[in-house]
Amino acid sequence: MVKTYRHESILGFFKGMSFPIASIAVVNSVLFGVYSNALLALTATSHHERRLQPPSYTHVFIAGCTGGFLQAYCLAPFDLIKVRLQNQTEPRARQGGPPPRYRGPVHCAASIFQEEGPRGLFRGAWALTLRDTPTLGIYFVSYEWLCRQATPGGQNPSSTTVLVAGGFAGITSWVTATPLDVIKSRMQMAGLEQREYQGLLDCMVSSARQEGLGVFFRGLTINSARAFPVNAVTFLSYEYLLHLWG
Ligand SMILES: CN(C)C(=N)NCCC[C@H](N)C(=O)O
Repeated sequence: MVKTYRHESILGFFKGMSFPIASIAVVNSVLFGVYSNALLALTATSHHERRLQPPSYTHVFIAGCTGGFLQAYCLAPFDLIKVRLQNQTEPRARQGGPPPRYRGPVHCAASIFQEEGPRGLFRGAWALTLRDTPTLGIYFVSYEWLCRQATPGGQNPSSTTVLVAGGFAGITSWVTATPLDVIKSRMQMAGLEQREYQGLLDCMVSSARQEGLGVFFRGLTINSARAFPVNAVTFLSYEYLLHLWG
């Protein structure tokens, strides 16, 4: 944090923010929409009936994995642009200095498209899919499990329960997702750094050889600290909207 602040001022912390904001509504709609509908198809019970007839954890896991798989493809281009902008560490255009590589998200998307082709926008998508498919299954199972532990049978979880369960579900999923998150980000940066990996496994092996196994947990603390409030609010909004419109 200190280094980022010194090098890039307070603006450094907001790098690559506009794209995640634009994408989050779409990505979360796909995730929660697919999850709810997959659960409906698997259990044939509506959201309201689910408190009396709770779905099995296997069904919750399958529905979560399906949502994770499909959301990964919507997320891939937005995530790539975020990673590229966040890794661009030159301070903002200094007088006389070289201009930054990417001038903003639109310029970043256009440059990737021109230099790396349309498939370039999906660089790392495979690693992202591998990261999100099982970890979103774990995400929804953790949430359901925590809600059920804290709620008497047949009742709806309180707002506090939803907030706490959502927060811990976010942390659990990020703990399991961090190793693949590290690999995904490295593969996304590879096109820019003119460094090619032979594939996911090659990236894993060469990262571990050069930096040790600790590399797979880089960013875990900050991911977890971020995950609690983000996912507490996400689940509270989800439950509230289902209650309102369901
Ligand atoms: C890759 N992983 C762990 C997840 N996508 N986990 C679910 C949390 C999603 C939420 N939008 C977030 O960014 O925390």
